[in-house]
Amino acid sequence: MIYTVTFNPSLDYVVQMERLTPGEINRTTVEHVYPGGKGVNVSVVLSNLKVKSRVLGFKAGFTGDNLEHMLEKFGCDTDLILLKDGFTRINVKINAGEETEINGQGPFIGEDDLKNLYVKLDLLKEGDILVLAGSIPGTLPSDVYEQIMCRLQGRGIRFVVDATKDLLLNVLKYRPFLIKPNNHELGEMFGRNLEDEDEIITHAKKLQSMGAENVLVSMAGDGAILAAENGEIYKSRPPKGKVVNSVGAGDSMVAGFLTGWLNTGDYKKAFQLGIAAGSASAFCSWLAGREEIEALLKEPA
Ligand SMILES: Nc1ncnc2c1ncn2[C@@H]1O[C@H](COP(=O)(O)OP(=O)(O)O)[C@@H](O)[C@H]1O
Ligand SMILES: O=P(O)(O)OC[C@H]1O[C@](O)(COP(=O)(O)O)[C@@H](O)[C@@H]1O
Repeated sequence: MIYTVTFNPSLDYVVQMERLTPGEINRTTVEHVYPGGKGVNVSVVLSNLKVKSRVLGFKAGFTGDNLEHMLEKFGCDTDLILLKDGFTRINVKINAGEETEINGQGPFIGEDDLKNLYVKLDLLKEGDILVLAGSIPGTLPSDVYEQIMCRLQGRGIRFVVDATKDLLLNVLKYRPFLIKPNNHELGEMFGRNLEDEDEIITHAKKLQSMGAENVLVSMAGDGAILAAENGEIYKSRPPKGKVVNSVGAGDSMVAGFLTGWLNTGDYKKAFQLGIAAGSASAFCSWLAGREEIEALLKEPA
């Protein structure tokens, strides 16, 4: 079973408008509300690809209820912990030629709430996959991913971590099965700009030597590079298409990779499905469905 953890899920309010002018009233031309948060997105795309997963994390207020209903409608199994106060955040995504995002802070998560999550995580079994994805709300210890992996290590659970900077560097010692930084995040981890493919490969391999089994570096419109656990390097440009909304492209890539790996055990196929899922989501108004992903899989990059 795959479990995704999203500490700070959201409702994503995605709007389109001709242009965004700060300081003025701006009117939308298209608007949608979707479930959001990195682990949540991974679960939605897994569900679209007919892979079962359970969404773990926290919810609060009317937006939390709404998030849960939407996830159920999208075929996701949810087990969200209800917080006493506040509301699940609403993240605003504005597509107006370029993409602008306003992400909220999210509700307060207390020590008891965190303990409740640990009770659920303690039930994971050998062979399960745990996806830890997204930012940690300021009210929680910043090493919470590390704490979770330390607690569950040695139990045959595979970890997937999509986080940035020290959050990611600090978990490498627990040998995550997969990490997915983008090329900018990879550079940030080493305090430099990575100029070309060779530099990206060198630094992806460094993360492997620090403990990561598979390092999938996404590069938005430039595709992705995978430094795989079998020693191979896989590279691909993305398929061609028109970008509509690239929010969740990285999460879709993680879901595609996991689906490909679970279905075939083959890293090349997993990588290809990851790229197809990432790009299919970038070319849709929201996260891509199975048909859109499979259509891109057939296209040469
Ligand atoms: N502009 C784009 N054109 C084509 N594919 C894209 C584009 N943006 C993202 N993708 C696809 O989605 C994947 C993940 O996107 P990226 O933006 O790098 O992730 P993140 O959202 O984590 O930063 C890319 O590797 C690519 O396959
Ligand atoms: O936890 P953060 O960093 O605030 O990000 C949350 C946002 O990221 C998303 O999960 C999308 O992530 P990506 O575009 O990086 O794949 C949104 O659905 C959500 O609003």
